Amino acid sequence: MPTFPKADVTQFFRTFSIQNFIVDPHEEQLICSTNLSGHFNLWALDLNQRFPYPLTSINQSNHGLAYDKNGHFLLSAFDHDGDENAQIYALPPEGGTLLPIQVNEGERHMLGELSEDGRMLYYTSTKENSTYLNIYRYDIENEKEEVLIEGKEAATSFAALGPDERSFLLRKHFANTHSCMYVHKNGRTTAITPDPTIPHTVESAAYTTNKDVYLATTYEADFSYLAHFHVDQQTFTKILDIPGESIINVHFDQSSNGLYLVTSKGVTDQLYYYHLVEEKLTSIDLPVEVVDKLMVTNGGIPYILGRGSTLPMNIFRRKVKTWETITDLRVPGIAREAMSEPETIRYPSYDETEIEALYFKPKPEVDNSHLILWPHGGPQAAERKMFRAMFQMLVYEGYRILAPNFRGSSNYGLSFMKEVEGDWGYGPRLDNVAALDYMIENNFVDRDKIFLIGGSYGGYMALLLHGRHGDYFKAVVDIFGVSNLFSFVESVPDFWKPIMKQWVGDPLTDQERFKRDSPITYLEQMSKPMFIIQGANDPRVVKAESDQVVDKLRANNVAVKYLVLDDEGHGFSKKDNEIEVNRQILQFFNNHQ
Ligand SMILES: CC(=O)N[C@@H](C)C(=O)N[C@@H](C)C(=O)O
Repeated sequence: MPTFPKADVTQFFRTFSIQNFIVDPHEEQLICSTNLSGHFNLWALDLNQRFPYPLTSINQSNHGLAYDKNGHFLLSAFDHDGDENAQIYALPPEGGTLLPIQVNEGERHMLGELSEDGRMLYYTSTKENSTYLNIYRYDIENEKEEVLIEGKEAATSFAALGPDERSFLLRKHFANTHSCMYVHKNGRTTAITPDPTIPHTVESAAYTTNKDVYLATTYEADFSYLAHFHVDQQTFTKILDIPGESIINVHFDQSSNGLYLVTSKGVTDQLYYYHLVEEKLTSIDLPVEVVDKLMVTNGGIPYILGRGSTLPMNIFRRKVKTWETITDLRVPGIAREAMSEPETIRYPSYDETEIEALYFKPKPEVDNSHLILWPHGGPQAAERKMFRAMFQMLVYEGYRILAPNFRGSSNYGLSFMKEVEGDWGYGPRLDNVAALDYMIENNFVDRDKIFLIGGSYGGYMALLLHGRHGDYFKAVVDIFGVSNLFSFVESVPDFWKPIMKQWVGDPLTDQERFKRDSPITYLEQMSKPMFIIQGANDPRVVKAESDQVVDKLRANNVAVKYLVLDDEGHGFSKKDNEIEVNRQILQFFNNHQ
């Protein structure tokens, strides 16, 4: 038996990712967007054969998939090099040339649903209403369309089509913590929760008949529960809650007259089945820790796309009380046991608020005793038990990683999530500082062995912590981080603008706070080596946010390494880019140990 060398760190990125999937109405073919070729394309699996075959060669990220209900053709939305301006194309299930259905340069389209006969496409677009969006019905045969809803007051998007196609659900997004659902029928639009002016969210909703809609909502509650709305009587009834968990997805299974419910609790997800007649809730074990997508076929078979801390994204289907692996993406050369399962740590913050964090530890024989702090992005998102090649690679190389779910994170209740609104830079920052103090005081790390890295809001937090608490860190990596709240609120996509006042604040009335909470204010105090990474096409945190920091730090003679990826946006969608970025991150930390 030969002795094999230790796996190269690039192996962690030689696994593949799945952005989305769908199963055809006859349950013969599964289509997914995956980067098996190094770029994202649609690939198919015949469910009785399993070897994947490519359908497209567009090399772009997917932003939505829909099968015609007879399985004759497929719709897919793709953006261009990370610009998030998704365009809608049709293609045959066997793949081939893409037929443009809604392609408008510089505009974003959100794929909705097809009518039963496959002729009408319901979708949302920025093309005639860049701030509030419009909902359209497009006749694919006649190439004619009508505006069904003209968005007003909040970004408005199509959500679901009623079974008889005489009503549909739509969403109005007033804020990340105030996002309501409405039913549109006979020319009238009615909220499906009792009072849409009271801030709450509707996480998910599904028709079970023409008259019955089941929804997951935080209406007058902190954690999302299951409720029922009667379309004709317009009555709202709470059905059930699961203490400490938020129901985030509701899927109807017509074949058994039940609902599959995905719930989230902190760093993991759970799955349940609720029988509508028996009113019985059953817990279902999961093969993953986080569910990225659930779909239930016409025949009542649930499929999930999900991942775990040491398990890359994979698709599973439920068969006779077990989960069958449909895809088997792994990290080549590195067994799951060789990777790091994080511990969940809870620590008190500066005001005694309890914060949960994930802590990844390297094997003792490789441990270099350095800790990397990772404030997550969003900020109304959370770090969860989901495979991140970068984390596993850094831990394999000997680094410890701490990822706190500071106030404002999702999955800890609506009121906790609200705590970052209008306070981007105080409470959440001190939660990160408290995380470091806790780790130092409890001997998880020595004070002089700490690095910092974050992306997007996490990049903002990395910059802010560098500017205000730079003594903690040896070196800092910022991945497309917000650097200046004044320029950020002006440069986001138009349809984000209605939420900016509640989310971040008002640059005029909150001028002092914007100044206090903008990392750019603290450039003079940023003296540690920095590595800044930015996608040139990022529509969320535009390149000017990183340029501002790089230009000024260079003028101050601070060592800044700047990597701009010309064909990327808010993330690294191309394998070669992902590998190069992560190779340079590792090298940067190694160089500054
Ligand atoms: C409007 C909103 O919450 N957008 C987030 C999903 C987002 O993209 N936030 C950025 C700033 C990030 O941190 O990723």
